[in-house]
Amino acid sequence: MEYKLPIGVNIDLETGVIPGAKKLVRRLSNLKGYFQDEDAYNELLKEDPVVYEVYAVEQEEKDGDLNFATTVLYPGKVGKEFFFTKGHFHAKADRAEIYYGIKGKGGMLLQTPEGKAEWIPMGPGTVVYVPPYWAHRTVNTSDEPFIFLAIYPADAGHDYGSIAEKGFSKLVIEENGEVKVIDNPRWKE
Ligand SMILES: O=P(O)(O)OC[C@H]1O[C@H](O)[C@H](O)[C@@H](O)[C@@H]1O
Ligand SMILES: [Fe+2]
Repeated sequence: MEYKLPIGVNIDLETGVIPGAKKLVRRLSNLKGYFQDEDAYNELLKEDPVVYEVYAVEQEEKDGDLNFATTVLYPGKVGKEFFFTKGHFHAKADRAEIYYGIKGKGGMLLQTPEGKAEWIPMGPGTVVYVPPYWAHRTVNTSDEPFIFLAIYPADAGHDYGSIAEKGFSKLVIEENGEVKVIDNPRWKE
């Protein structure tokens, strides 16, 4: 039997960087169709800001193994809507996940396949358990980078399809200087 070697790395708690990890950058142009306010989207697209970066340490997609990744979700809004990650179901839908807040403030939107949504505020030290079958998206509700760690089964995979098409049934917006979680007017079951 060939054994894999253990890994020990230090996450930079200020920047979210995991040394040696694979880096993924998502700009606004990678999130076409995701935000409600298309005019605001097109306006901001001229700058095409980085919305988030992911530093992932991933294994082969085999059952029993684990991946981990940090995400640096930058502050910003498209219209009233705060910057967020795309959000996904797992390709193997029954795979769960754990998130751990490192720096900054935000939260997680979770949703069942039927569209029942939950909002969990997150800050440094918050642990979120994402149960099997729930889609999940993180949102930065502050004006600083929101940094967190995620640990997930190596065979979970990402299923972006239905969220890319229909979004979440709730939106996280700023109104009168307050963070509000409202019904998505465009949501159809
Ligand atoms: O894949 P997204 O929905 O864009 O979210 C961005 C990333 O967030 C976390 O780091 C998860 O562990 C990753 O699996 C995910 O890829
Ligand atoms: Fe996930």
